[in-house]
Amino acid sequence: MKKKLNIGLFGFGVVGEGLYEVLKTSPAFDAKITKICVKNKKPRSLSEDHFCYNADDILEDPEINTVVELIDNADQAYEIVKKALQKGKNVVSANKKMLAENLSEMLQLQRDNNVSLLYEASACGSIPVIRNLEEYYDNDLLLSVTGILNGSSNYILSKIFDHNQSYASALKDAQDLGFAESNPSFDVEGYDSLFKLIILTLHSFGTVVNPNDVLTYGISNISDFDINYAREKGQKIKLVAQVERLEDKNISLFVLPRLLGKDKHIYSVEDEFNGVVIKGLAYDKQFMFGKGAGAHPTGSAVLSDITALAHNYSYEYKKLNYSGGFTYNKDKAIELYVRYQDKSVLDHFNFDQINEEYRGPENSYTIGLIKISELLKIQDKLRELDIFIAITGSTLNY
Ligand SMILES: NC(=O)C1=CN([C@@H]2O[C@H](COP(=O)(O)OP(=O)(O)OC[C@H]3O[C@@H](n4cnc5c(N)ncnc54)[C@H](OP(=O)(O)O)[C@@H]3O)[C@@H](O)[C@H]2O)C=CC1
Ligand SMILES: N[C@@H](CC=O)C(=O)O
Repeated sequence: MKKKLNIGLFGFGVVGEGLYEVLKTSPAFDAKITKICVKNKKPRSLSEDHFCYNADDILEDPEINTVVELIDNADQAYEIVKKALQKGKNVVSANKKMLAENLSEMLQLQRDNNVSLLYEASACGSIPVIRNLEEYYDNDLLLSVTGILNGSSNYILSKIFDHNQSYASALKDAQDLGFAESNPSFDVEGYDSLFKLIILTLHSFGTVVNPNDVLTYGISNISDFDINYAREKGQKIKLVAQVERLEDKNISLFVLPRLLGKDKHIYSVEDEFNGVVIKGLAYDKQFMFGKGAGAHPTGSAVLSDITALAHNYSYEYKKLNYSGGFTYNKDKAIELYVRYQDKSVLDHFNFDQINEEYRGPENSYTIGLIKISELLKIQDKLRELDIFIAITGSTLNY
């Protein structure tokens, strides 16, 4: 039976206001936003009497049975979501950082309080990837989930590759358009993709992986040399996140820039769009594509979760609960491009095998096979060094 929802909304920024506008175009939506909690008093598109500034005005209100959390602070979001669940309220959240860093506890809170936490908007904006992984790909056939999960970095790479725009001005545009996180280093250094990958991994393979344990490298060090290298090979560079099934119920994960050609579906994913390729036995490849950021696309995913709550939907976490989950393994060897100026940086890389080397007057590169575990040992160093790294794809199943 459909449940009557009385909603308390946290946040009225890009996504919160986007949700409000999307709701106006959904006359069939049968729920009420009773209160909106924000941080600061300032002029807004709605009158002041819609807003409150104390979280407890919503959390302690027994009439409010649903909390929609759309704020930009992960620590405060954690407190809000935790208390809402403990108070017996169902919750919708878009906060991938908060979710990825607290997944185990969020699962437990749902069980202990017999409530539901939905978060489709937290991964890939408008693309319904979580619910599909949970409901359709609920069997053993799944082999890998590979995607462009961050709209801002993809927007920047598109503007650099296709419009010769500078990195700095493309980043500024992504911020002005509301795609970027309040701290845009989350986008460009790969952390936003990482948090989304952690969430997708739970729904793909039933494994809760600690984000600190995953190889993550972003696009902030990309140079004209790297762009020209890709262009000369008829390739592009995209920031790609992947979880892949290995032998013996193991999985491997990474977030890395990737050199890829036209034969890959995600080659043509541009601007703030996201694209996810799901590879499996029996069906080979399937491709989901859509807007991964922005007010209305993200608001539409939040609306879908709210509607699902009205129909008493909750994630069953089928892979975790019924098939035991997979073990995270860091030993996969990948083929990596490393561009550098000072040859001594190569001393940090414990390559299993060198496949190609180029020495130029200013920039040089080495391509070779290296284990993810070796790169994890130098993860912090990778971000400090004057280098750019990208996976070539030759060792990947997609
Ligand atoms: N932007 C996007 O395209 C997407 C964003 N997300 C996620 O959605 C969430 C919101 O992002 P976005 O809308 O872009 O962020 P914004 O910065 O645009 O808005 C944040 C909102 O949160 C409010 N806020 C901050 N702290 C508190 C608090 N403690 N209590 C109540 N309200 C608070 C702010 O209040 P005030 O208005 O007073 O400053 C503001 O209204 C983030 O988790 C983000 O990662 C997910 C998918 C896409
Ligand atoms: N900053 C994020 C917003 C959506 O999750 C992105 O650019 O993808």
